[in-house]
Amino acid sequence: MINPSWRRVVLKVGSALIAPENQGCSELYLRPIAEFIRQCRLQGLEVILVSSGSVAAGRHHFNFQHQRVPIALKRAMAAVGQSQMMNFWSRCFDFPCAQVLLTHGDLSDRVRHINIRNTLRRLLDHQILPIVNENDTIATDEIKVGDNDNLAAMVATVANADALIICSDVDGLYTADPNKDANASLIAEVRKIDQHIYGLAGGASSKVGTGGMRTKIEAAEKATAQGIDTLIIDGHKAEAFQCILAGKNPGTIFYGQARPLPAKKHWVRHTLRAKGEIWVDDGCVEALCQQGASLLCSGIVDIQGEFDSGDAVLVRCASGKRKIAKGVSRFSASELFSIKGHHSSDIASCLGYCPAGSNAVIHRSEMMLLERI
Ligand SMILES: Nc1ncnc2c1ncn2[C@@H]1O[C@H](COP(=O)(O)OP(=O)(O)O)[C@@H](O)[C@H]1O
Ligand SMILES: N[C@@H](CCC(=O)OP(=O)(O)O)C(=O)O
Repeated sequence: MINPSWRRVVLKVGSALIAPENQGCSELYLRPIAEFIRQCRLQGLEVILVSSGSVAAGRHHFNFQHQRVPIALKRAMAAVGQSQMMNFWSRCFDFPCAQVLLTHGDLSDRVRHINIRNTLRRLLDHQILPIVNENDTIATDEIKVGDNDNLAAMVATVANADALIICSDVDGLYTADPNKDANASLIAEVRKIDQHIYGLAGGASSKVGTGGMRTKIEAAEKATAQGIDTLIIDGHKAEAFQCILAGKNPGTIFYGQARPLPAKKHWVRHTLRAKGEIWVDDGCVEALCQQGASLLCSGIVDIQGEFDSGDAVLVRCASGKRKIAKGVSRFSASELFSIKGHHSSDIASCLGYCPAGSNAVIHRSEMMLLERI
């Protein structure tokens, strides 16, 4: 292994490897990937597979020629393709596989999030291979992750993995899309993911891929923030897997951060979606950014959107409109309209009741700063 300290690995396999001809599942690339999984397990690694391909595997059952598939048809394709894909994977192994279908709604609900973690641990404890995909048959825009690169990063985080390996149809991250620019060169190592790195990424070029390189960089950003090394490799090439087993890097490695975010803060920053915004004054911005304070109602000048207590929100500077932080609001939008600008000691008289716990609107432990001033 590239890093001998890896104990648990999430392997993400894209649709182009599952159904390369868009004509149902093919064993062509699945066999070498399955052999890699077997070798990893023999070396004592725990493996979780995140497999795309339900839509691509089911597509040929429907006589539909256009590139853009309506969502209702996609759900039907996923329903038939998912079971065929599971069948294919199961036939590749002499140990049991478990199907785990998730949506973003599951990962962003704290109780379901913990259930997912516990289930994955139980499966791994019993040497069963978890095979995860988005639950495409029921997913709506509101509850879906939308691409399996980000899903795999969330799975790696919830499972406390040491490494995320994304098997794509290119060797790794290039200086430009290698399918469009013949001069593009492979970047072997990335230590910091910034706007320059995002600027290199183009969209998907295959007929079945979702997201292209951008979603892979997003996934790497999520995973590395939790200390998880992230690797992009070409899953078509059996040599790429041999390289990893021999301790070499065949693609691009994004190194996990040495000081990972605490799990709750990581979940707030990288899994929860903001349902609304709280706009605050300059004094509040300084208290949050310079003094490490919790957000109190006295600094709030406006509220945008509808949200409940427990929902994630963005905190924005009312004067400059900059995003300052993301966190979990302990009050709903309508409660905040009644208490904004007031001192915390006025909350009970403004609302007519006393909220449980502290008076902080967003407690420091549930807030992530998005920029420093
Ligand atoms: N900077 C880049 N480096 C490598 N590939 C890139 C880059 N920008 C865009 N791409 C495209 O991203 C594609 C891989 O993403 P995608 O088609 O979504 O595949 P997958 O099924 O593996 O998720 C590549 O085939 C390539 O055309
Ligand atoms: N969940 C979808 C795959 C979504 C996706 O991200 O696909 P890909 O870019 O091929 O990894 C499916 O199984 O068809």
